[in-house]
Amino acid sequence: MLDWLRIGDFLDAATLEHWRRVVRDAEGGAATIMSAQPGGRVAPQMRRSTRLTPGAGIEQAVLARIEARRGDIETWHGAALGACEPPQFLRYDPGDYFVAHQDGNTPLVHDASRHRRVSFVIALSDPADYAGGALVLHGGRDEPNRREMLTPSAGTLVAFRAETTHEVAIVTHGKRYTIASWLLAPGV
Ligand SMILES: O=C(O)CCC(=O)C(=O)O
Ligand SMILES: [Fe+2]
Repeated sequence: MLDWLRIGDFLDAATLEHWRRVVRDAEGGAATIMSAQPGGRVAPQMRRSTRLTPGAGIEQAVLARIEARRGDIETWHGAALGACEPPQFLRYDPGDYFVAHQDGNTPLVHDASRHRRVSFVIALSDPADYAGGALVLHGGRDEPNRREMLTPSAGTLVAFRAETTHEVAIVTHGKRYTIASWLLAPGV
């Protein structure tokens, strides 16, 4: 079953403006995929985007904001959740994408991703700021051809189960900024 949670008022206007300014000015490097190599591996055939390092202050602010909405996310998930991973701040420039993948909770993968239960993405850009770049959720085994193309407005959080196959369509124009993170199983 494919379902997701959309929290449209996740960020108020002032916070959104502040976070947008912070990511716009942040330095970064090529985003990696998880691998046996510490820190992951750059794999442009799977993922092209920039992971920004805007500083610990904004990481803490994101985590605090998540805590404030934890109840909503757990209600949708139908079960308690544990810790939140450090958020990743991402920029997609024209030509950037992330091919279809699962973030975790997939039985055959035994790395740290197995503890992830809920993935979430916070949109910092409005769909009008870029072209392409939809967050595409794929139907599961029961509806393999289903695709949901999400283009959330800035300040919206979208959450989905970590095992949901999803991708970021290629950005063809502008810049797409997001924050991605994961809520883990309780007790991890
Ligand atoms: O930037 C996004 O919309 C999604 C990023 C993503 O799927 C990931 O980091 O695993
Ligand atoms: Fe993902």
